[in-house]
Amino acid sequence: MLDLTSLISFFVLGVIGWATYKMYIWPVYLTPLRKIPGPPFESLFYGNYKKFMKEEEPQLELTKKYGNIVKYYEIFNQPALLITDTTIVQDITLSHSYDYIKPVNILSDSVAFIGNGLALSEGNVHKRQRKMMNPAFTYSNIKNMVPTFTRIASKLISVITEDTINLGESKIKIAPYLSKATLDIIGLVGFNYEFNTLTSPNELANAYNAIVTPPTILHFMLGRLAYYFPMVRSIPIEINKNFVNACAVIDRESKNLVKRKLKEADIGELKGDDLLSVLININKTLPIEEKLTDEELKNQIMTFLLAGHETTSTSTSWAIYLLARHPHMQDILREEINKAFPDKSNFNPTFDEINSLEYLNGVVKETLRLHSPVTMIRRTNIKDKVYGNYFIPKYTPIMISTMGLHKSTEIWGPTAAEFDPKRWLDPTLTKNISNLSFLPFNTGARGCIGNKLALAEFKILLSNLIRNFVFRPTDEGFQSKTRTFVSSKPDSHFEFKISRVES
Ligand code: HEM
Repeated sequence: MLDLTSLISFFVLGVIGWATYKMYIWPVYLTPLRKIPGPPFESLFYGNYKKFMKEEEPQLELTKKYGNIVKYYEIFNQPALLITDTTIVQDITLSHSYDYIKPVNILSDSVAFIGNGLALSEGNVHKRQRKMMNPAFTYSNIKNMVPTFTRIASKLISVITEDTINLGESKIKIAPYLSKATLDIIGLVGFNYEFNTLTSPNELANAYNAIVTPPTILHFMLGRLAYYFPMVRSIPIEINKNFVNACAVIDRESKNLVKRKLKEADIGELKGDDLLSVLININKTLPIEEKLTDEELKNQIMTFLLAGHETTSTSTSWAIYLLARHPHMQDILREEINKAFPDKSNFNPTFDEINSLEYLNGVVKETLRLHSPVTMIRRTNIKDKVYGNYFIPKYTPIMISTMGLHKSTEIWGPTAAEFDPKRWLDPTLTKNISNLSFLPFNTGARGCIGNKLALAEFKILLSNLIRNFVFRPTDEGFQSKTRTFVSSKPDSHFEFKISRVES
């Protein structure tokens, strides 16, 4: 009979053997992906992940060095693919999008608070949710939201004026203001909820912010471990306490919102045209097997918040940054806006009016090209695949590099790295561009359902800011560091010189 010490020794040896095989022998010597070019792993625990988290534009660097299909190593040294080959992008996004799923082990923290909402559901559940939610995002619904965008944009202008111009301040950190404005907007158009964060603190907004603060490696490791071992979240450390508290607040508040709306619907008083009200009204008309459950409705609230808030504020911050660095282009944009809306005090564009501004459209697209808030699209193939000469076994982590595609000189020419809104007005330059090479919103069945909403909101916030203020760099050489991990954000402490447009 084996004694306890021998049993423990066998167990420990077994675990070490298993870990050596999974984290070293298989990824380096056995995986079929070993034939694909790419960087060597840097650590058995975090593979090449540190590179993605710490360096600027690592995707672009890897793509330039190794080509359109790159093998790199994920956390725990798992081999993975970085893709900028448009034929493969087509397979993932358009031709066989349901052969791929989102890697929930990687997105584990999001799963904890948005659950099985539209962004994270898969297969038939996703198809059902998407089909019933599409009508909430039609042009006619988005058009109705434009006055809300304009109202919050005007409030933003007043708050900035009070905090800076009226106090004689000549500098502003714009990102926190935009983050509040877009949270207020998504609260109103998403579920008719007044966050009012531009003017006061709010518990749900604080909880949301606690969860989305820029993650560190420790946040990621904990998130990953918690997916496999949920008890990890019970370890009494600050990160866990904040996360658990924030999830509880979000869960409680989202449930209350749905309950209130369902009650209004029951007594026939649900008349709002916010997304949640529209969904509840559509839901009422559906056969039982197609209906969203109350839990699914609740999950959509957090999905809208998570997917639709920071993305839009980040884009607008980047646009201000780019325009501050290119004063001449800022002036051209202001001229276009002034011409269309000569009366600054009556800035009330309609959806069609704002979309008719060509230079604004170029600025918005160019910002999304150079600084896409979603820098990568993550998937796992649930079927074996063959990409060119390479066999890709199922369950390989795959990352479409939005940044790699958006800055490729093969697609965008020698000026790929430059900010040039006019390129969008030049058919000789745009003829090479397709929805597979420009995909800030992804495309196909899993493309952004809120893209029309986001573009209208982005344009109204930006044009209102440019109509009212001039932004310039605080010093001429100023350049923001671009962190392109998961989402790309300008440094939040980033300052601009600000002055008022007088007429
Ligand atoms: C500039 C702003 C935005 C950008 C750049 C953006 C980008 C994206 C991208 C790239 C995806 C696909 C992610 C993937 O395939 O893994 C996505 C999905 C999604 N977005 Fe957006 N988004 C923006 C704004 C919004 C807004 C305002 C909303 C809603 C109110 C929204 C709701 C969603 C939802 C629900 C999904 C999941 C769709 C599905 O899987 O069927 N987004 N977004």
